[in-house]
Amino acid sequence: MPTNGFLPHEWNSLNDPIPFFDYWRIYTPFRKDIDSEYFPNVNTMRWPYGTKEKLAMELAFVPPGSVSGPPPLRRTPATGLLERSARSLGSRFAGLCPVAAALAVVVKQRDRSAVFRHSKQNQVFEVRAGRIRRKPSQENLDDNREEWFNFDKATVQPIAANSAIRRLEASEDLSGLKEIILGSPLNLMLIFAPLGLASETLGWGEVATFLLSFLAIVPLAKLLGEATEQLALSVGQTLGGLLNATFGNAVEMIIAIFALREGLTEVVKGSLVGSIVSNLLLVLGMCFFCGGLQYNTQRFSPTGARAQYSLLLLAVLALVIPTVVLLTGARPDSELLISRGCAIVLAVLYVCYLVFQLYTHKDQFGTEANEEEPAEEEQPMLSKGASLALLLVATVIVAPLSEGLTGSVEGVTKTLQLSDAFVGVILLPIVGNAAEHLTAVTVATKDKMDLSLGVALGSSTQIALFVVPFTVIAGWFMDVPMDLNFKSLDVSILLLTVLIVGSTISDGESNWLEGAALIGAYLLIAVSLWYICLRLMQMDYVHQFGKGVRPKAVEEAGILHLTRGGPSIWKHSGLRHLWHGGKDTQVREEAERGHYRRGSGGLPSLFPAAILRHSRGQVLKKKIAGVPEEDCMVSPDVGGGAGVLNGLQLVQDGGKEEPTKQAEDPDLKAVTFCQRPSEPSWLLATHMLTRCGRQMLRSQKLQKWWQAPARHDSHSVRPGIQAYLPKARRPKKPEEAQSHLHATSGGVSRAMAEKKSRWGRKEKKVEQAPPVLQVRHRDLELPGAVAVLLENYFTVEECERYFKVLTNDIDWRHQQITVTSQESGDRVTGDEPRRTLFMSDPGICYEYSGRENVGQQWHPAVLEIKKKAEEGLAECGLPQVVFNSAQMNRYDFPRHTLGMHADNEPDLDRDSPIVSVSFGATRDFVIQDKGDEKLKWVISLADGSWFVMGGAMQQRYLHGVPHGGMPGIRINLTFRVCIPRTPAPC
Ligand SMILES: O=C(O)CCC(=O)C(=O)O
Ligand SMILES: [Fe+2]
Repeated sequence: MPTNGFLPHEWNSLNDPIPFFDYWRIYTPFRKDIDSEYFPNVNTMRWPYGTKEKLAMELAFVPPGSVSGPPPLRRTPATGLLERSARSLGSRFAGLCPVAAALAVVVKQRDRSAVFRHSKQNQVFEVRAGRIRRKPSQENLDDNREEWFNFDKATVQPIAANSAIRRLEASEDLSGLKEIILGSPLNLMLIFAPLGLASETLGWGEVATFLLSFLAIVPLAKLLGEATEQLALSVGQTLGGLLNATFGNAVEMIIAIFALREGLTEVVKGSLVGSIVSNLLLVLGMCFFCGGLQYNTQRFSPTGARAQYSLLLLAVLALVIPTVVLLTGARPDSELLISRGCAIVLAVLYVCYLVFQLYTHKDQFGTEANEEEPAEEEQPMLSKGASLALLLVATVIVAPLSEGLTGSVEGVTKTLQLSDAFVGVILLPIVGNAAEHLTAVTVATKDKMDLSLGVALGSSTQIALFVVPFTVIAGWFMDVPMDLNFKSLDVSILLLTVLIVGSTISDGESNWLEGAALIGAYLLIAVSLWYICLRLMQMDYVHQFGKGVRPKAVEEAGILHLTRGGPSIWKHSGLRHLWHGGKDTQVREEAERGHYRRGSGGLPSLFPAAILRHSRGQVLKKKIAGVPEEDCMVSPDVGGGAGVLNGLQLVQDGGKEEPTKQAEDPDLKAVTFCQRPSEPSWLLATHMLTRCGRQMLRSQKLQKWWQAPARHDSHSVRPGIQAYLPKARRPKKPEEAQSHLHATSGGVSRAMAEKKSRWGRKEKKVEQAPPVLQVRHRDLELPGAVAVLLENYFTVEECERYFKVLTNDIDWRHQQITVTSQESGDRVTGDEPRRTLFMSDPGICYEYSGRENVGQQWHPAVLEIKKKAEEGLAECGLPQVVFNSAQMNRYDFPRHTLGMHADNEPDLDRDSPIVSVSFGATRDFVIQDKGDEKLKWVISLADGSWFVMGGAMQQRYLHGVPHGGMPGIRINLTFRVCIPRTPAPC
């Protein structure tokens, strides 16, 4: 028998007037299950009321036979009207007490709650619609007095909505708010909200902004959820349910909006899939498991669960369709159209689901399966106004934090070397779902399975049916190509997940084993996908941070690999190259340059065919020139660079399109990106791994594409690539192609043809034409000097050949130099920080840095290179020169440098230019004005580049190769004209 906190005699003592309580009275037909022995005058308890309220009191009800109730009701025209209206409303109380019923109807939507103090007992009581309790004080929290008495809420009515009552409500709101905020230690994290906002405003860095916003959104998400719930409780079930369903995902939606604005569609998709799968398998599994440890078998409403389950299946179907359509080779714009169509259907279905849940079948949702125990209606802790205010305040804080969070994703992925997939699929769902996760498991351990299921399953359904179409439609409005192409692996996982969950919930019962099975399914997916990813990594991964290069893997894969973070080396292998997504212009220039690109940071997932734009841009596939759209993919977050690659337009940070500069780089064909193996926990890696699977599929597609014959142009130097150049820029004849473009031997293409595919299938041998790189002229326009750069001057084949010879066949020397110390002014002797060699015609000497260099005999390959270097002058319209010597430098590591200097030694002919050619790793080449050391130019000398320094270059400028850049060997030859010494050679 419940004691319910206080004893009946206490009720009687309440007959004394209490000022605060003047505005209320309560008629208490107590719950039948309360032993009437303890409540001898259960039907007659009356709470005191003031004079002002007497009239209202009289209008109220007193059940027949009451002992000490107010005088019987006098019929007046007014009460007659009330009675009639109550009757017409069909209130079940109308017969018993028409006025009360009518009043009940009138005040139904009012917040009927108050806190009052019993002055004599010095006790605080709380009344909330239908229930009363002695409010537990801080000291006696453990005395079980917080239990509520339930009584028919229709009989508890505020008599007058006067200011006093409102005051009471306000104090109630305050205490409710206090309870909400202090009730959970999670809310301590609210401290991060101002910090997160400050970080964004004051520019503490992207990582700080991300982390602080992340930490702040977790409790705010919970507060948003609670505010919505409170509002739902105050506005009635139907509207409340709708509100709850809609705003329950407020954080996800806000984040999605900002992520879409950033163009991070992959992040959005990732977080959607991540939310659904983790809700269905992990959260539900944990609910079943933890609940199952406390109760042998737990029950829930199977109808509601099954309805949600079928809808989930349906939603997954909608996610499958665009993927399948794309696989069938449909036009990619249809992908977007189909996605939008499906989104509308899903949204309509969601409305049906709401009608079903909140209207036609509401009894099958949210009721306890245990019929013996009457359903307890939850009471609001906050009034409608306060809930709305909380909702508003939380949203107003969440919005800028979400903006900060998504805005810093790019920087974070770069700095912390996380994948955007990890951020999208793991971190963001954690932010959005943390509170729900906790709630679902907690209520499951209290055997409230319907609620638990409602949270876990319901929120997946809501995401699939509401948030998914919401993001697509929002993307539509924002002109962001958010589609439903979730890719095969994702949708298979979703489908299987829904099937597994379906089989566990269909009987309306759960136990710990089912929970374990769901968690197991989650782990199974994680483990399997982890394996796939590892395999991909073994095959694809070119460069692990600081661990070097795997060009062979590149060849095998036939795909360019991108990695993130830190300098990387990209051995071109004549195949494809790297797009660097950095923010500085230098990088952008680099992207437009030859077949080497420096890789560092910000590189997102994979890009079949080409990389197309930067995240912030609104530029979509349609903006890409000359490339069939099905071969293009919009990169979620190529850093801030821009340019044109492979005839594709890249878009600069901020969404500005690059001008129509067309820098074909047909060598850039396909890129993939795989996460580094050290990526965090296996548990959450599931989602990340789906990405790897996705990549695998794309890679397969790319492979086919790579080997496909040319579509449009039989003269293509490289079938299947050249074809993607816009028609106007495609060479018409092979000869013409030769004059501008340098064919290479296509080492990797051959390798591709000869090898089995990386998927083990035997591929047809296709003889392929070598890759083509267009030579690009770039005049640095240095005042007084001639400084022209020809990128891709040497063909890929030449680069490979010469690089090999120069690396292996040259007798490189570690030599000493003597220079004047900048600090002491003394002459100091030390090792040159690189290996060098001087070659020349017979009898040529060249002294620099205190060392006499006697020219070694020309190597035939160096002679060949010299010839081509000389021809380069003509290509630049410069006078012909025959070089008689070459200073050769070999840089084995980024730490191998060449200090700032001018080649102005007496042995050199001042009037002849110096031509510098580079092979291997790209390094920066710094030029500095001698008169103003702040005036600097930095160019990247990539593999196969040719650079001339003439005019007053050596007189007015210094140059050098600083520390850093790509790891890997770089060889540089500077061809010069030395004045033969007379009378005697050295
Ligand atoms: O390695 C380079 O690019 C520069 C070489 C150079 O300036 C020199 O040898 O004098
Ligand atoms: Fe030099």
